[in-house]
Amino acid sequence: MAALLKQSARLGLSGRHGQVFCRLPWALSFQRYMFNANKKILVEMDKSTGVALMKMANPPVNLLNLETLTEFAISMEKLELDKDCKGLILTSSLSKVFTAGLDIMEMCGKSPEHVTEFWRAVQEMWLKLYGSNLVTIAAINGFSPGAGCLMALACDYRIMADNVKYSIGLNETQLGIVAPFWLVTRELRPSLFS
Ligand SMILES: CCCCCCCCC/C=C/C(=O)SCCNC(=O)CCNC(=O)[C@H](O)C(C)(C)COP(=O)(O)OP(=O)(O)OC[C@H]1O[C@@H](n2cnc3c(N)ncnc32)[C@H](O)[C@@H]1OP(=O)(O)O
Repeated sequence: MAALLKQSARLGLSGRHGQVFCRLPWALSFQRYMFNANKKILVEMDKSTGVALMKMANPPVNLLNLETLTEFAISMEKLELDKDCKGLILTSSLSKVFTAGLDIMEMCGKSPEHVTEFWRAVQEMWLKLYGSNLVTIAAINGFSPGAGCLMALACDYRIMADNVKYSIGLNETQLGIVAPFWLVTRELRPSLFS
């Protein structure tokens, strides 16, 4: 675990986010491989350490829209299937924002079907992180409101950049967004699930 934390700090500072993409079977023969689907989620897996670095890369503020959430879920599935992958560091490729949380426009003026699909993707994101077999670390290198905080909470460990300007918290109630029932019951009433 100490090694993972050191790795997290080192990777968070060095900020490698090259745009070299390759398919898994071919890449698996190398010590280090990278993949992403649509460049919103960059993944760099270091087979020598077993640690994957996942960077959200959706400027300007890493909004979590349906596309990004879907890509996130696919990336998590790929890592879970990699037997060499033991740990995951989740961070941002941006300089001052981890993620601004859910894209409010995904909930505004959309059809009930779209909103349902969107919230299903939010739930999937949480399940993938919270239920992951990997050791998960959120390296929070910037602002992290709403679902950014949720992502961090779903990880096993959290490290936040030491900068008084950055904030993290569940501010969505100020926007009139209520935390979904599946999240509240599991996070706040764990006895129901034990
Ligand atoms: C127990 C567990 C229970 C857990 C219960 C958890 C339930 C989960 C429910 C989660 C709900 C949410 O996440 S709700 C979302 C919560 N997030 C927020 O409130 C984010 C508010 N945003 C910010 O504070 C700022 O944007 C911040 C991140 C600090 C970055 O500031 P900057 O000055 O760098 O950038 P800005 O100019 O503000 O933003 C750039 C552009 O992005 C837009 N933008 C910013 N945030 C946006 C957003 N969320 N949705 C849509 N658009 C957004 C802005 O309008 C700008 O658009 P243009 O003007 O067009 O360029």
